[in-house]
Amino acid sequence: MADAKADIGVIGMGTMGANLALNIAEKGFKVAVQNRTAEKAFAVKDDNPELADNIFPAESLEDFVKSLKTPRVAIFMVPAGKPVDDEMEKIRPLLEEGDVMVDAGNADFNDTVRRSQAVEGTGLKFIGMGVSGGELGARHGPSIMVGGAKDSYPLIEPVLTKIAAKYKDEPCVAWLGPDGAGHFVKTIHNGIEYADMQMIAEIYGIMRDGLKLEPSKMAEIFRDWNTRELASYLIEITAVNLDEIDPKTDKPMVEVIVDEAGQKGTGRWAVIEAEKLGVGATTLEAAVAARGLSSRRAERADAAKLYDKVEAGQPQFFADEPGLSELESALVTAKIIAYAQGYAAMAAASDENSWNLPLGTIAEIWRAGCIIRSHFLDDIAKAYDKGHTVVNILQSPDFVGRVAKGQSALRRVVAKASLAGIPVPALSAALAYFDDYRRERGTANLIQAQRDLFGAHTFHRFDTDGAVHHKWPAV
Ligand SMILES: NC(=O)C1=CN([C@@H]2O[C@H](COP(=O)(O)OP(=O)(O)OC[C@H]3O[C@@H](n4cnc5c(N)ncnc54)[C@H](OP(=O)(O)O)[C@@H]3O)[C@@H](O)[C@H]2O)C=CC1
Ligand SMILES: O=C(CO)[C@H](O)[C@H](O)COP(=O)(O)O
Repeated sequence: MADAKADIGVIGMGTMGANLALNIAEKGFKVAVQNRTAEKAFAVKDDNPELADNIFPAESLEDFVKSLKTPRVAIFMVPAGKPVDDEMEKIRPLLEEGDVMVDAGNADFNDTVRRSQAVEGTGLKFIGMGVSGGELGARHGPSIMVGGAKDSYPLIEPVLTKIAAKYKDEPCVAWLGPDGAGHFVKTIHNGIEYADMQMIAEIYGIMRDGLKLEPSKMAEIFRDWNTRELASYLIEITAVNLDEIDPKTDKPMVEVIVDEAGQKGTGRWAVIEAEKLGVGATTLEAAVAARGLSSRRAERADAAKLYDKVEAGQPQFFADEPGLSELESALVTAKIIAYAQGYAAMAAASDENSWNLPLGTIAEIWRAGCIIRSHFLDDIAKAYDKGHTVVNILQSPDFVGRVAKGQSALRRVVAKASLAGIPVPALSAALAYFDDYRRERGTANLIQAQRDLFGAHTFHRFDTDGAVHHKWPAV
């Protein structure tokens, strides 16, 4: 059918774009595909003959636009930043009133706000949409967080509903708010993903350096944990990672992998935005910082030599007790605290930007498809579903009991790891946040006194209204 038109188009045939296009084609939609290196677009069709009738590769952007039904929907799946601006710039003159540009890559939500504003009044529409689930998610069902032009959402909703992951038949996709709302939520998703991964890595560190367990034994433990409260994709893949044997050396794969974590920016964006909003997402921050420090491997090796005589305590501290259920309980508790921080950042951003983010719906669409998918997210969804305002997950009746019960395990694990010199930055950040959050009388009174002494910044008294300045002794 030479003159059939595509229902939707995808630009960028990398890992995510190609798989998203195949997912769309498989669900019965006709999809136009285009790529900077044009052969890749044609390869997507050639390599998937069973879906070839639904895939329309284009040599150029002009051909791509011509092959789309009107109003046209063009999805960008290219790296964040300049590539998105460049692609938008190139396609804009080819589009007409009512056509929609969709950035489905990861994006700094400030860029998404700017791009939304740039199309205002032009007749074109812009949607910023976070897609999570990696390669397999894109191919078989991702979680999709949509933001931007609400009036254009109905144009893509039928496709998104079909291609999204399903949680008990419910599609994991929703329009979450205007302009940058979708990309902000995806950014916080990734920040939580960083914290989740860091905490799992810290528990792995305790198992490896404290309990001296073999990776295959650790895999067994993670598989067991995956049957209870911690059941999640990240715990599941951790067991797979730990069980894998390197064909070249016959050693466990994790032992031949260099201990330097990569990062593409989304975790850092989450932390920056949380700080801007005055919401300390300390577990996310610890995770980003730990990735940064991991990449300074030579410097760490030098420091290890400098401090090799330092008494770090007794690693066997862990060895004389199984402690596994304590580790499990500590991880569950820290995880709840990390999610509470991510949710607090979303709540603050929602107020700040008047987005009215549906926090319960966000938990619902994270239950399947995305990297942080877990049963636990269903608990969060239920906490929001009860109609009452959730000030903070740590104050939700559904979680208070769990945190109160698990905090002593977290406390003991952090204390033991610290005494043994095993770093647990995210777990200890979770514990410190919890202790600070639940303390009625804090210590900021002293900070206020210091600020007033050196800068006449004023402070509030319990017994007087309004800000006052005290005449401190001269120092
Ligand atoms: N990989 C993942 O697990 C996930 C990635 N994402 C996000 O999806 C987006 C795409 O990621 P991914 O598919 O992994 O990336 P890839 O590196 O696999 O693919 C990138 C694609 O973008 C194209 N591209 C790169 N630079 C430019 C440019 N300057 N102008 C036009 N096209 C360009 C490439 O074309 P060419 O073939 O010519 O090089 C390629 O098709 C990113 O925003 C990423 O953060 C989101 C969720 C998960
Ligand atoms: O968005 C994702 C998952 O949700 C991508 O896989 C992203 O690349 C992960 O971040 P990083 O590369 O920084 O670990």
